[in-house]
Amino acid sequence: MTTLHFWNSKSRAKEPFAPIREDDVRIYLCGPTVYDRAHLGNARPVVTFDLLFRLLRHVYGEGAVSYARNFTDVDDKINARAQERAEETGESVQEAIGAITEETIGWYHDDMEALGTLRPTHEPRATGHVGEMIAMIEGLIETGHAYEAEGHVLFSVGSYPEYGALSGRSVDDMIAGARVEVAPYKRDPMDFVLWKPSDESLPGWESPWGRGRPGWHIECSAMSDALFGPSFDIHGGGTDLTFPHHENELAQSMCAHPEGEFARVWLHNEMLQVEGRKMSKSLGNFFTIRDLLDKGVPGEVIRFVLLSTHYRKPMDWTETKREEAEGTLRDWRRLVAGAEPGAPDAQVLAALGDDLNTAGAIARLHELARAGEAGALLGSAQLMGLLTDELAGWEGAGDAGAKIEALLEERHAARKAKDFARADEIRALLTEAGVEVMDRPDGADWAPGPGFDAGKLV
Ligand SMILES: Nc1ncnc2c1ncn2[C@@H]1O[C@H](COP(=O)(O)OP(=O)(O)OP(=O)(O)O)[C@@H](O)[C@H]1O
Ligand SMILES: [Zn+2]
Repeated sequence: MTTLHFWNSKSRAKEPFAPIREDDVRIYLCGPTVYDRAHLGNARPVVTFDLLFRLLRHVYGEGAVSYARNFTDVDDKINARAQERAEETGESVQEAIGAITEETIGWYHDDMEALGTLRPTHEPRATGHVGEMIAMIEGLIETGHAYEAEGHVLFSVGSYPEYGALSGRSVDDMIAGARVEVAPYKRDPMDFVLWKPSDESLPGWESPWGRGRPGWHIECSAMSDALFGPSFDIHGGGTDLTFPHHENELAQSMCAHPEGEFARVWLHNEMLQVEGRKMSKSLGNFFTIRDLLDKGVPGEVIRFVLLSTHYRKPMDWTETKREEAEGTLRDWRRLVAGAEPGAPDAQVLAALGDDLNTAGAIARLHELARAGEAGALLGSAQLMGLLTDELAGWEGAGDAGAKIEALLEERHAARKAKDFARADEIRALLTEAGVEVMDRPDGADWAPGPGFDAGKLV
């Protein structure tokens, strides 16, 4: 069996991986807050976890791995967006929330599928688990880890001495480094909200503390508990979530279930950057996955670029990386055409098992390609979600474009030379292949029409 090692951000060491149960390996990734298109940075944890999911399925068996990735569909950012939309459309805020979250979840699925990621086993929505959140909060109050104040319920950070261990910060650092919200109802500025009151215009659920809604952190604690119980194998997200989100999840879950371990391994991906800063919605320095796809960058190329850098290193997106990835994938797809996927190569597996060393795995794929080992290349690349049938089809498009351009030039030259028979022949060939030709005085433009079939151009 392939041995696996992962860098555990909790112990700050690379550790051998041994699941709690080999027949039920459980991994949880914090998913998106659904009010906007996902940007390229948001794709990084998804692609990283998709690779982890595929690797674990390969090692432990397809049915032995459960992957949960939530949708945060109750959040103040969603409410703010819905209030704007409701003013424009005349819908109620509730209706606007429903429309925004449904639409965004649909976009998210489409975009992540375009990157060749598998659907997780579970995609819990926060609004589907509010009962469990309320129950967990009630338990925390009973055991003295939380308190009610002015319709809010707060987690008492002082009640959990290990607080800060995950992110490796002292409480003083945390107060200095984070935007800790000071509020009159907090006993300690570090205490964070588990539950907050909702007025009639906002989404709310009846609770022992009045009508209200959950804070963000309790959502993941309650959802992972509902699906996986108090101990599971791997918890992931970007490094930007380590503090406070994951620190808070850990504190709540450990206090609610002192008998459990919550997540044994914490896996954090580094940031996709733009000019040295995290790409983020709040900073406004982002482009969406959809922007890239619409510009004609194939999903497989985006996936390849993301996998080319190890997940624990910062990276940026560059045009050079895109070009190189496209060239490589084009060459590889040509090489593997008609080949049957072989067993994944041992060195590729060893690299992936070494804390998801994707850069090393890709270097080995290049060696296999140079050696002409089509079956091993195909089987190994497919383990990484590359060269799959689902992501195929784009690589002919560039070739077809060049071919069409060449035919149109030949037709232009034939017309100038008054060889109308050849010009008509070319025109007929293009029509047969579903290419729409728009003549211009100095040549012609073209576009793929309905029934376009590049295969008919030969
Ligand atoms: N630039 C980035 N690089 C890698 N991962 C990122 C990046 N930005 C966000 N993520 C990850 O994407 C997931 C969803 O994050 P989130 O919805 O908070 O996005 P965001 O752009 O950071 O939003 P905001 O700026 O509004 O907080 C999280 O796992 C987060 O760690
Ligand atoms: Zn979370």
